[in-house]
Amino acid sequence: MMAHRADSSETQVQVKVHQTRQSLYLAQKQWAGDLGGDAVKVSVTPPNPTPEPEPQPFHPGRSPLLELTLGPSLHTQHPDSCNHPVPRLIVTQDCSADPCGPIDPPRLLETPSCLDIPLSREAESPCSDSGCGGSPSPSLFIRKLSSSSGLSSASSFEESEDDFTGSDMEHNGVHYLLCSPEDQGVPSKSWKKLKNMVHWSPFVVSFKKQYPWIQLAGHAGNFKAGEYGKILKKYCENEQQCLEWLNRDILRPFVPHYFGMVEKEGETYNQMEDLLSEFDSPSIMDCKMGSRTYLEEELVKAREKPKLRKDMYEKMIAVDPNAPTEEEHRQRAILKPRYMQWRETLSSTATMGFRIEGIKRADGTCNTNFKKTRHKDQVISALEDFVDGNKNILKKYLVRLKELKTALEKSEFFKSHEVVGSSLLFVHDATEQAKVWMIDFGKTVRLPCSQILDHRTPWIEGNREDGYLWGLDNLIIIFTEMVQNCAT
Ligand SMILES: Nc1ncnc2c1ncn2[C@@H]1O[C@H](COP(=O)(O)OP(=O)(O)OP(=O)(O)O)[C@@H](O)[C@H]1O
Ligand SMILES: O=P(O)(O)O[C@@H]1[C@H](O)[C@H](O)[C@@H](OP(=O)(O)O)[C@H](OP(=O)(O)O)[C@H]1O
Repeated sequence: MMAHRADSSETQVQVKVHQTRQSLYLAQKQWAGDLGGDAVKVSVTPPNPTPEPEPQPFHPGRSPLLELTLGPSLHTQHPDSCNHPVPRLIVTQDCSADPCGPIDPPRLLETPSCLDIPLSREAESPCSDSGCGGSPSPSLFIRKLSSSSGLSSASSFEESEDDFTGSDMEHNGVHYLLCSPEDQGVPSKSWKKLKNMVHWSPFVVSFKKQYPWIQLAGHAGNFKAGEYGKILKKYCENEQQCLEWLNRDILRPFVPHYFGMVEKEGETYNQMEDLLSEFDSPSIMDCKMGSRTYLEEELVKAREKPKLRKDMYEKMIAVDPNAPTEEEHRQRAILKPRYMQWRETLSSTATMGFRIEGIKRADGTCNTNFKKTRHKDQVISALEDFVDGNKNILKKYLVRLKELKTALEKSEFFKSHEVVGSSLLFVHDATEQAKVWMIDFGKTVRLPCSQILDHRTPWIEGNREDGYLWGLDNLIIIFTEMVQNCAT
């Protein structure tokens, strides 16, 4: 199944977690930072040789390469650009009708000039680069929990600069199986910390129900355990405002309950409901919603102060060494919007308005290797694997998605916000309980008073449309088809 395939250029990490009392205790010890033991069992198996299906070939006749110029300032020298001119923003987009991909025509930027439309700026600043949900602080690089950077599952509370500087690349293509010491016949006294690979959740022993918490995607180091049934996410004012409003909106049943700000160890957090707490050994999927994953204001910033990202260049060539332009190869760096747009067109974001970021199954296997999961059949294959062919679960997800759509279409919050980079979190378990919630509002931005979005209109810069409902429509179509075609 797709969810088990390892792309030759990306990492798949398979983690099997045995939730024993001992491991819970040790996890807590690790969280406390005092675990220095040396008994760990890691079985390394060869990478699965089956490659993920390639996206449909680019059709030169019908699908021109869209070349988008960010604006004149991009061609000037900039201190961050290592004295090289900053490249134009180039979007490689297959605009042809895709036989098994888009359900509607691709909805990307349509004209090269659209990036020159002037923008109105918002007072609120979202939590991206400069904020809590974005780029790492200068002193400690915190990377994403993405397949290209080596770690695919588990909460990650202890990241170091090593994570970012490439030491994790040694894990590429290798499956790691981490079992409890008991299972491996080694003393259960201590587990060695597998730095950069597996990070345990900070279980609190006094919890009535002990369960592992999984961070499937997103920025490593953003979460901590809260009180029972609650998690702490690094404070972001923008996200706080969204959660407060959403908790009063018709969307309340579809978002984590918000419990205000919390100070812990000198750091401020937003405390929210842990959506996993009511499930037993849940299967989890994170789907990033929308046809665009960067804010319009990020484009403005990229024009005003272009910043070349070496880390994004590295992530790009790890997936496709031929993706960068000659200029980008020379610079060994790219602009963030360029990287984000490349990610969108490589995955189903551009063609379907959502993409799978990660899947963790009840058996503990975890896959975040979906960067090239673009076509409808690839998505369906991943979803089938996620629900393990269970029709009841599919039906419950479908009902929930339809309810969400109805609520979104009525929501005052939704109308008045550009919702970018937000995910749907799918969670089910063996009892066939299955739910979906909206999470991650770090890049959800309030519109100027008079402006509203329909979330379906194709984006052109300036209209701020995010394609969220278009993506949800497509998800509903896919789940409907899957229910119809599911035998059991
Ligand atoms: N309320 C929640 N309950 C349970 N799990 C959650 C919750 N919020 C987030 N998660 C887990 O953490 C992961 C990352 O969440 P989120 O997208 O909010 O983080 P982020 O660091 O802001 O992500 P990004 O880098 O995409 O902005 C999710 O994929 C999910 O596994
Ligand atoms: O999934 P990948 O390929 O690892 O790429 C990351 C992903 O697109 C995130 O959504 C983005 O964070 P934001 O959504 O917060 O912008 C992050 O930017 P960052 O490195 O600037 O945080 C990217 O690196």
